[in-house]
Amino acid sequence: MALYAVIPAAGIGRRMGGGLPKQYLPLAGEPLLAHSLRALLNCADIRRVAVALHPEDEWAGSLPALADPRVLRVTGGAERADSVLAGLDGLQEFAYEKDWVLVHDAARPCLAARDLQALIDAVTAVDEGGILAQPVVDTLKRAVDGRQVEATVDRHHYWRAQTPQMFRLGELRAALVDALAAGVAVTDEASAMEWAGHPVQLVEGSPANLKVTVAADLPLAEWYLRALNT
Ligand SMILES: Nc1ccn([C@@H]2O[C@H](COP(=O)(O)OP(=O)(O)OP(=O)(O)O)[C@@H](O)[C@H]2O)c(=O)n1
Ligand SMILES: C[C@](O)(CO)[C@H](O)COP(=O)(O)O
Repeated sequence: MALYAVIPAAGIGRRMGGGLPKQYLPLAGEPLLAHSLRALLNCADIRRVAVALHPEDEWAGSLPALADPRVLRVTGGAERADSVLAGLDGLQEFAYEKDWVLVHDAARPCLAARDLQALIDAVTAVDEGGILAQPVVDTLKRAVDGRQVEATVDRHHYWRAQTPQMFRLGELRAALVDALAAGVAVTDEASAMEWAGHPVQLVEGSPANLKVTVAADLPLAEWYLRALNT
């Protein structure tokens, strides 16, 4: 089984604030991206990892993990989906359309090897793409105006998508291109694949695999990282 990976790491971290893009913020002694990248490079099944960097990124040179021979640097785009597409385009020099590719956010540094393997095993066992996700455990409210509850929805039908998200490379690229051209809001790879009519498996992941988005996420991510590495 040929497996490749893409790490979208070209964001600017608006919601985090501060001058340094969040993928380079220190976490347990290393930049956040180093942890996310290492989680993939530690998986021997992954042949190459395309890392999509901001065109004005000035920090990649100081990240030893990016010097790994399996890492391919590409220039990311305006939106996350554009950066993922840039990664897929970069991999086309090495991979075939039928090969598997998984996409993992640089902003998710606490990916456990067992969760990554669980996704790979679930997808390859039935030849159907899938994503790591967490069932919603809080009561869910819908609010159109962001002020007053409009309704309570049944949380048993809702999951919070994580990454990695794993699909056949050619099918994912086509779905992303077509969904973006149709003006679909593509916030993860699965949304494009669903729109294109492909089944998407849910593989239960861990709460530790959080997306570092705002400053309050950093100490929690650091705690999870230390727990992961003990
Ligand atoms: N044009 C973009 C936007 C985001 N990302 C990446 O997609 C992942 C998830 O996106 P998010 O958490 O939204 O990161 P940012 O876009 O940096 O955050 P913000 O929306 O707060 O600016 C991150 O690893 C980010 O670097 C990317 O590669 N290219
Ligand atoms: C891909 C993702 O992490 C799945 O939950 C999420 O959609 C990324 O959203 P963002 O707004 O680009 O951080």
